[in-house]
Amino acid sequence: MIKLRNVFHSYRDGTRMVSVLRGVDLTIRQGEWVAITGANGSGKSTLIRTCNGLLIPSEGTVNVAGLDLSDPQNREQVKQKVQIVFQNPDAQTVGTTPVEDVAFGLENRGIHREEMQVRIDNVLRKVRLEDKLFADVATLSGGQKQRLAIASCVALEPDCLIFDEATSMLDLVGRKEVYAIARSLWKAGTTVIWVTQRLQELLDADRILVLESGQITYDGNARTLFYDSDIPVRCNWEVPPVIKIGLWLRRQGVPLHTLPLLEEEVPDLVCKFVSQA
Ligand SMILES: Nc1ncnc2c1ncn2[C@@H]1O[C@H](COP(=O)(O)OP(=O)(O)OP(=O)(O)O)[C@@H](O)[C@H]1O
Repeated sequence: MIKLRNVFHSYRDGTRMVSVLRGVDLTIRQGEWVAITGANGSGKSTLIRTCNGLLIPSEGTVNVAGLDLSDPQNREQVKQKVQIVFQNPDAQTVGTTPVEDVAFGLENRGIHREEMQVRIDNVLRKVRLEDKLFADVATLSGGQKQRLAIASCVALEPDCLIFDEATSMLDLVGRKEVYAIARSLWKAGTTVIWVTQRLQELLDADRILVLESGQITYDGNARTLFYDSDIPVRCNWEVPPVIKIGLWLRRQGVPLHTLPLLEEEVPDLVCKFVSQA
């Protein structure tokens, strides 16, 4: 549903241009869960902003659901189809109550009053804010505000939701809640692009992109990334504990395709290994 071809982008810094995206080719299919990671400044936010027309790249083409973003007439439609949940929940709320906040985007798109009411009820229930419908937004926790930001995006019924380090300002509980909501939206059919610097959040992604200095240097699954590529060492990653256990198991001869990615896989594997030793 999203196609980038030979995308370059540079920002002006005083008198010089700084090259941030350098020849990105990328296709994201409808229904995929794609995780994007990379160091600070590697170009993650710039890349995802090109995916919904918030930013038009200096060079190359971006096409979303058949709509070419170089045509200004397509941009509004694409912004509805591809919604972004940003890092800072405070910067995304516009209403004084959750109901008002969700209604804002719907009103802007001319949704009828009855339909609006149905969508508001549905999305606020989905993110478990049904008991905060008319609460003052300023009194919501960071996690609740981020869930509200998701609700406001989801109400617009996008085909694709992009989470741009959307859990980075939340505590562990808030992170888990937002992640769980994103997973359930994905399971219900929404394409999800999950941008993160938390390696733990890459482990159950079928597809991971690694961005280094504006180029995609890895596009594949978690097992190959962590166990069979030079990226973790080259990028100086502190890999999650489950990967450290897996790396130890591999040194003991356990084959690649059985190495663990999720913590719940570890006990069985270790038992099997110990019984064979
Ligand atoms: N509007 C802008 N004007 C000038 N330079 C910018 C602008 N936005 C981003 N940059 C620069 O572009 C580079 C890439 O920024 P970007 O935010 O895309 O990276 P990122 O990987 O998302 O970083 P982070 O993980 O820190 O959010 C950085 O060096 C940044 O300073």
